[in-house]
Amino acid sequence: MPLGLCFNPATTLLLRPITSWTHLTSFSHHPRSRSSISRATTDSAMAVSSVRVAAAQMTSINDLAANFATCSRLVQEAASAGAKLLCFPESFSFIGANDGDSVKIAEPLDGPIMQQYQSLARESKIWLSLGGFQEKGSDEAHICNTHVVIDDAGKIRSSYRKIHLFDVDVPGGRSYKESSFTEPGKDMVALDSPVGRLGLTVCYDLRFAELYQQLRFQHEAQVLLVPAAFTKITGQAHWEILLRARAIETQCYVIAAAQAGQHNDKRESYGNTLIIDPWGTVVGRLPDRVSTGIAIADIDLSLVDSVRTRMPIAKHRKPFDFWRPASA
Ligand SMILES: O=C(O)CNC(=O)[C@H](CS)NC(=O)CCC(=O)C(=O)O
Repeated sequence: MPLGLCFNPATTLLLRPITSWTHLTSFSHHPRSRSSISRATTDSAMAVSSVRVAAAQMTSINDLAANFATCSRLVQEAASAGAKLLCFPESFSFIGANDGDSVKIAEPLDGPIMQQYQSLARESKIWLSLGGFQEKGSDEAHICNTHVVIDDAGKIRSSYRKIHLFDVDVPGGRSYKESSFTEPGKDMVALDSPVGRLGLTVCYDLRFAELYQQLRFQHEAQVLLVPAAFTKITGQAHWEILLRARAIETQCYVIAAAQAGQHNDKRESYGNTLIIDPWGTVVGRLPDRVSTGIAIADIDLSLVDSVRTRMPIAKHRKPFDFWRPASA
């Protein structure tokens, strides 16, 4: 059977009454249509071995308490929908209105802000991916842009510091110089979770395919997380294409939670939170006009296995030392 036929998810859109702007998009795979695919699980042959995940879209502002209230509402929604992991966008807890605001509110990972989110995870018994937390840096003038993963008991399992910093003059838009207040990380991070082996990244990292290659081929990631606050202009041009490319070329699920809408007079984010399967199919989405909500999808790791078995790029790829440099 051609691969494409196996991966048409059924889609339903549910509107939830919890807030007027909360959309919940739910996609599920039909086990019937994949009957020819073997499963690398201990489940019985007929069981569906999928795990539900959620990705949040929100419009964070310069108010820690307001953003926390939004996050806790979304955690409850995701938990009642049966999600085992909820992914938040970059800068979920705070987006400043002025330069320097992020540095002022920055805290260490064992500070009170992160403890609040740990309590949320524990109370709702759900794993949280908190991309883009303003972690206090090594001096008073800098933060680290840190992606933290908390388990369902409220324990911090891993943290990844954004490696690629957004120092960019956006064509037709603003100039950004993230490195003026942020220290770059150097360490790649992957960890096991109930939804598979996660590879952690943040926002602008998305443009550097080699990081994702390493996460898949060296660190064995199955699910790549890309919390983001993409600009409206660059998001329209590049966001979905880059995300689907990362999913296809790594044969991983990609979960990309996005900031959306107007944060203050200077700043607007693109939105379009996406969950993408390892064949590159979009299985969860929140359109950019949705200010606050969650997208839901069921992750099926046997799909990761079957895509990789049928198209064995891990075997076919040539390590860099295979190549001879071009002669002049
Ligand atoms: O500063 C904060 O509050 C949070 N950090 C961000 O919003 C970061 C750095 S300014 N934004 C990006 O990386 C956008 C990338 C992007 O838009 C692209 O690659 O096109």
